Parts: sequence; C-alpha cells; structure tokens
Amino acid sequence: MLPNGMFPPETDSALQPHFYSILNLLKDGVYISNREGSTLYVNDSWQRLTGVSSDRVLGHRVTELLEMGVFDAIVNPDVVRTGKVVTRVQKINGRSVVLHGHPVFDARGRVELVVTFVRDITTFNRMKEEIATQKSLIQQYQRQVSSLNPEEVFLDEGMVAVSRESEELLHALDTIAPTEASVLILGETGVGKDMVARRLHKKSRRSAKPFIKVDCTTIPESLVESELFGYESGAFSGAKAKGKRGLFEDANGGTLFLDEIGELNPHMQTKLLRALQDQEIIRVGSTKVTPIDVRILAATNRDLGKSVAEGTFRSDLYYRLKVAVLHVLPLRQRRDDILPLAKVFLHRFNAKYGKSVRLTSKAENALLRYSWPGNIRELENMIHGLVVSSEKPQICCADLPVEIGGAAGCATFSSGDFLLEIGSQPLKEIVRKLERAVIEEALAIYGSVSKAAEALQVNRTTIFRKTKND
Ligand SMILES: Nc1ncnc2c1ncn2[C@@H]1O[C@H](COP(=O)(O)OP(=O)(O)OP(=O)(O)O)[C@@H](O)[C@H]1O
Repeated sequence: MLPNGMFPPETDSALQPHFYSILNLLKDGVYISNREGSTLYVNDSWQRLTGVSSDRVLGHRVTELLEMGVFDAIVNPDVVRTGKVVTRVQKINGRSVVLHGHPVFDARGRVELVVTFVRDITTFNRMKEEIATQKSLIQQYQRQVSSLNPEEVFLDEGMVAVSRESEELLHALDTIAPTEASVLILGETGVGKDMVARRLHKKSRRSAKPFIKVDCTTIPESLVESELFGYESGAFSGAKAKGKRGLFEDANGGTLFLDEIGELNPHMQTKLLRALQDQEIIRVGSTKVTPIDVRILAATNRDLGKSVAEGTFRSDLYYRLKVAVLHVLPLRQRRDDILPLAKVFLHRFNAKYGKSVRLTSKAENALLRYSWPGNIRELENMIHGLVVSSEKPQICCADLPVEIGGAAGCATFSSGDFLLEIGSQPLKEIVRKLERAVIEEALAIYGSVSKAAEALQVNRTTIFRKTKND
C-alpha cells in the first residue's frame, strides 16, 4: 500500500512489510500523511472504522479530502505547524471518530510525517446521549412526583419527622433497630408508637421475618395466655381439636410487638417474663418446651415506673423490657411536625376523595396553636373529616372544630394578633402576607375566585397572582 522507500524513510526496506502487517493488526485505525498533507497509508482498521476504502484517499491531500467532504475535520496542518499532538473529532461516513495526530520528525527536527490514530466513538457518543436522555427523564419524573406532594414522596415510608425532636427520635430508633435489645416505646395515645415499632422491625436484621402486633387490651383476659403461647388439643373447653400455635410461635425469628403492655394482668406478666428470660414457651395444656427466637417491642401510654411503684407492674419485667427506651413526644412538644403532617394527610385524603382542599394560612396558624391532646391520630381524623365535608377548596379558620378554631381566636380578625403571629418582618412582607390572608379568607367565605374578586373589587388575575404559592 505504501510506496517503497516512503515510510518510514530510515526503515530498512526488508523490514517494511513486517511494519505494515503490525499496523494492520492494530484495533485503532491508522492514517499516515506526509508534511505536505498527502495521504500515504491507511491500515485495515481505518477502512473498517470509516467504511472508506483506501483507493478513495491514498495519494490525495487531506485538505482536498476536506473540500470534497470526505472528512469534516483534519489534524495534519496543525500537527505540521505546531509539531505537537493534535486531537479532533471527525465525522466520516456518518460515524464519529476521534483523531490523535502525532508528529514524526526527520533528522533536522522537521515534521516529516503525521501518524493519526483513529478511534470510533459513535457507540460511546450514543451511550452518552442515552444517559443524558435518561437523566433528563429522571429529573422530569422527579419534578412531576415532587410537585404532587413533596412531603409524602421524600419522607421515609410516609413517616413525617421534620422537627428537631422527631429527627432525634429517628436517630435513636435507627441506632437501636439493628441490635437485638428489647425496646420500650413510651408516649401518649396517638403519638405514633405503632409506627415506631414497625420501623424498628423494618430496620432490624429480622425485617424479612414476621412482625406480629398484639394489643393486650383487645384479648379477653382469659384468653391472653393461649393466644400468646398457644394450646394443645383439649386444653380447655372451646379449644380447637388440633390445638393452636400462639403468637410467640407465629413471630418466631421475627418481632413481637406488645401494645398497651401496661394493661397485662400480673399472672401474664409472670408468664411473659419467664418466656423472655428462658427464650422458650410451653403451650397451654402441654408439658413440651418450645424454644423461641423473638425480639420483643412493647408500648404503653401509662407511666410504667409509677405502676411499678404502685405494685401493679412487675419491676423485673419492667427492667427486662426497658433495655432500650424510646419516648415519642406529644405533638404539642414538636410543633414543627404539625403542618407537614397536616399536608401529608390533606394530600392523602384529597387523593382518596378526588378533592383539592387546602388550608388557609389562618387555619394553619390555628393548628399550630392547638394543644392536640389526641396527637397525630386526632390531627389525621380532623383533616379526614374536613376533606370529606368541605364543599369549598379552602378550609378557613371558621371551618375548624370549635376547640381548635376557638382556641386560636379565629372568629375575629385583629391586626395586633396578626403582627404578633408573624413577628418582626419588613413592612412590605407583612402587607403581602396580610393581603394574602385577606384574599384566602375571602375565597373561603365566597367559595369561588370570581365571587371573591367581585367582593374585593379586583379582577380574577389579581387573586390568582397574589395567592400563587411562594
Ligand atoms: N410520624 C408520623 N408521620 C405520619 N403519620 C404518623 C406519624 N406518627 C403517627 N402517624 C399516624 O398517626 C396515627 C396514630 O399513630 P399510631 O397508631 O402509631 O399511634 P400510637 O401511639 O400507637 O397510638 P395508641 O397509643 O393509641 O396505640 C396513625 O394513623 C399513624 O399512621
């Protein structure tokens, strides 16, 4: 292919054929031109990569080939001018190739040849494009999903934990979860003890095994023992003929969550303590011992320490259960969770009933001021009720149950209250918020944008503009 004596000039002509066969073995394409730019040699890989036969280029100058449109980029002139390696991307026959042009100097140090290595990057480019498309699709989906409801999507398994207090609880929970320790979960009714227990299980090494919840108050006292430990055939009248496994056996390998443990009678407290200490149970009516491997979580809204002091709860069981303790605070002691929770519940019930109800800022303030004796359950039920019964898109203060709206003084509007509520802020910001609160109130009262606009003597676009989300 290369005329004898042309390349490389000093190479012994006997070695030249070997030299070319080596170049032909290369995976990368090789393209050689002289300092004038005439094409001297292309190897087989170059022809394969570009789909251009050697006849079309050999003997032609690279500049001519550029003009003829065979290439759209060349490196030869720049390599000759600079004496340095030059890199370019070239489109040839619809394929993208990357060129690395290397200078070969003569004895006087002049660039005599340019050896260009050619690598196909079409596939690489296509993959890059595909990745970019996938990335933008993912971003698009993320935007869509987050616009549906940011809190619901980004909070772990629907568990809202925005306040510092809740974050601390989650941190403690995640630390305890992977251990085998029994955990006592304390907190008022409706604070989320059940949710905490489920998360403890989920984050533990037992997560693939059963999570069994027992509400100690719902099992009749006479049946607690047989429910927990099971029974043998004929153990008592009304028992199944074949006998029955108890909840301890059902939970084997996993977690048993004893809710309302403070309600357990003294006899059962003793039986439970024995099961926990010995890691084995005996079915009612049987003498056979069955080993069990169960992690115990227990919850109560009672002050168990007091029950111990009063002698109604066994102290040894109490200490056996409280290897680790998690206090779930009442909602009034973690007020930063109130509005995120309210939004999650609004979203959930709006979706369920096909509505798009939202709270006015005054109504939100009322929620923040209320003491929530029934905690998260009370908030959830209240939002449920509001969504179900609301005929308007906005829930204002007056729509809230009296104990909540009344407590916040919703019936009257006072600029003094408003100032106290929002604290020190620039006047412009205060006016903007005040304006928005008035418009929201009007929307809630009049039930539609047109009617509110008419009442406030502005046009509809003003209402939309001033109430759009910040
Ligand atoms: N952090 C949270 N994020 C979202 N929802 C929550 C959270 N905590 C509790 N809830 C919801 O509040 C309701 C009450 O929670 P849960 O049943 O866990 O409370 P509890 O303390 O176990 O109540 P009880 O003392 O009556 O057994 C449930 O519907 C639960 O899904």
